[in-house]
Amino acid sequence: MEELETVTADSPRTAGARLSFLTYDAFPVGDVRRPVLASWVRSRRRNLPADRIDLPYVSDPDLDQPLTRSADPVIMRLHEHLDGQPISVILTERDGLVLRRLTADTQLSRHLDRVHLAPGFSYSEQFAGTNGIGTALERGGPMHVFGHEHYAEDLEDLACAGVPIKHPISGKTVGAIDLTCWRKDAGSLLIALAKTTADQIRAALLRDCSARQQELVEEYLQAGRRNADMVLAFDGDLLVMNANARRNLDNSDQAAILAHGSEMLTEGRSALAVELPSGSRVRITCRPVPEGVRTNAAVLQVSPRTPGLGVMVVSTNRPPPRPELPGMVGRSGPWLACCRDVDNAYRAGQWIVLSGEAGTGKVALARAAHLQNNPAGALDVLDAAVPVADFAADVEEELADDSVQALVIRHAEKLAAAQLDELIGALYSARERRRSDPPWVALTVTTAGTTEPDLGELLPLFPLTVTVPPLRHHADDIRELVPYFLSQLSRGELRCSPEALHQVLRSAWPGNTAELHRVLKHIVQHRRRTGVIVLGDLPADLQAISRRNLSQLEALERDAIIRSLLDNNGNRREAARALGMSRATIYRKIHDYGIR
Ligand SMILES: Nc1ncnc2c1ncn2[C@@H]1O[C@H](COP(=O)(O)OP(=O)(O)OP(=O)(O)O)[C@@H](O)[C@H]1O
Repeated sequence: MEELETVTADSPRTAGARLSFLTYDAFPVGDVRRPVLASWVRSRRRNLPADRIDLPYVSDPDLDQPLTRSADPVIMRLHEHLDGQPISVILTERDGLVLRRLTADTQLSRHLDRVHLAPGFSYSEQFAGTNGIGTALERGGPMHVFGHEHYAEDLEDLACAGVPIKHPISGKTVGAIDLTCWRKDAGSLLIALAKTTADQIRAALLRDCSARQQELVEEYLQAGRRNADMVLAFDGDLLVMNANARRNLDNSDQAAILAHGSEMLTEGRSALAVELPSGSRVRITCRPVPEGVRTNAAVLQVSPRTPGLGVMVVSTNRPPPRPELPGMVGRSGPWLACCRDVDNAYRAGQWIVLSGEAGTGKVALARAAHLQNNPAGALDVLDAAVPVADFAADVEEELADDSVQALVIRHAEKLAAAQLDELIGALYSARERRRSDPPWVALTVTTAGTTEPDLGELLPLFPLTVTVPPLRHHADDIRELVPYFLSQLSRGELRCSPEALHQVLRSAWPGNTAELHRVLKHIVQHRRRTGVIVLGDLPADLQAISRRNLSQLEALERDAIIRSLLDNNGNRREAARALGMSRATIYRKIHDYGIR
């Protein structure tokens, strides 16, 4: 972890290393801390300017939300205790958008205004480059960035210590706390203070959340007692439903009802008649909890409107859905099986290989299993695709840190044979040394088509390989992923029309969940921020896919084409030749099957 790094933060050599890095000159890797270097690489890949700061701005950040309600008293108290010292206390959303800034010192305050470290601006790493807020959020753990470690020159007089705030129940990151001061005044206590503040905000969130959820459950129980309807209660983290609802609503009907419920909350509607995906017609009444304030919690009562139907869908006694891993959306069989395997491996302390096509969620799964089982422990991710001087040494260093409880080695397929040998040595010695408190290690391997990389001697250390299914093999989960991503990207102000969703479901998504996320992000950024996504909002190639449903044989053929394209680096001519198809046929099928 960064606190134990052998390289000192912003040592005199850092400025030289930064300059060499920006001018593509060589410099001793030891002159800059590893997480900072990794962040510089990411900032450069994003083509960020290093000589100035250029950030997006929203004029009315949402200040009436659970995070601010719980965090405000904590940061106010800290601000008072700081008693006029030149330290700024900053609260951001999970995407780095600054919500609050408390600064007693006028000079520091003016400087922060100049570099736009102020409410409404986003200090996400993707816009601001390496900095305490964005880089902590990007890494999912505490991070201090001092002076010349910042990517943008404008920030070199500052020191910031950022800590992501994880929701105490869902484990999801809901924001970040950051302490910023002049570089010359900074010390190691800054990060310690930021961590304590994040802990206090977490505790406040838990208190507020328990009180709110208790009220929600009481309202739900009362509604259930009053009548025999189907009753559901939900907020951002909790979903409960009575036996009647569980028996009669299948997964897609439940998802549709929840989507309508959220919309009714946003629009302030109390009743709605709708047709569900199963074809049943129902009336939904929505009661916000607590009433009269902006809330994301409600109790829904659902009564059937289909004539003659006492209940809507007759279903067998299905087992209740298994608990999901935190933040992992999807309830289809292949996806849940995969979540279960990773979770079981984590519990058993078994090191695993997560293998699958790009963007299927391998790292996300490892993170979720860690969060589920060891939310307080640190997890780090080392990416073998990012060039470093000595990857095995980085792994060894990471595992030498007893606070690292889990390590994900991403893109293991990128390691050359010699690097693999060194990595094996590093892993064996870490396992030996930390016998009493062994860390959990997961390797992710991004496969292209049918080609599995040869991990050779590594495999004895990783007895279990879990294959993460491509999105097209659990396409049903798209129904949940789309609203989930949209709520993250548009703060719940945008939803997808049934026609557009149908078309999204029909695409083959060769870039998997990551691609789905990218496409939705593009729509949110470029087209609409509120309202409903209609067919015309989708990228042209998505709109062009034929709208009929595929037979099983066609689905198999689509899969074979995708695998062949992946095996042949996207070369259509080679892919067609491998499949014994003419080029004209493969072109037509790529278009028909929505392979992009
Ligand atoms: N079931 C899911 N629920 C929510 N988010 C998901 C899910 N699956 C994937 N994601 C999201 O999709 C994106 C891609 O996931 P991730 O980076 O874990 O993929 P990966 O398989 O490790 O990718 P690569 O092979 O390129 O390294 C992430 O933003 C992740 O959070």
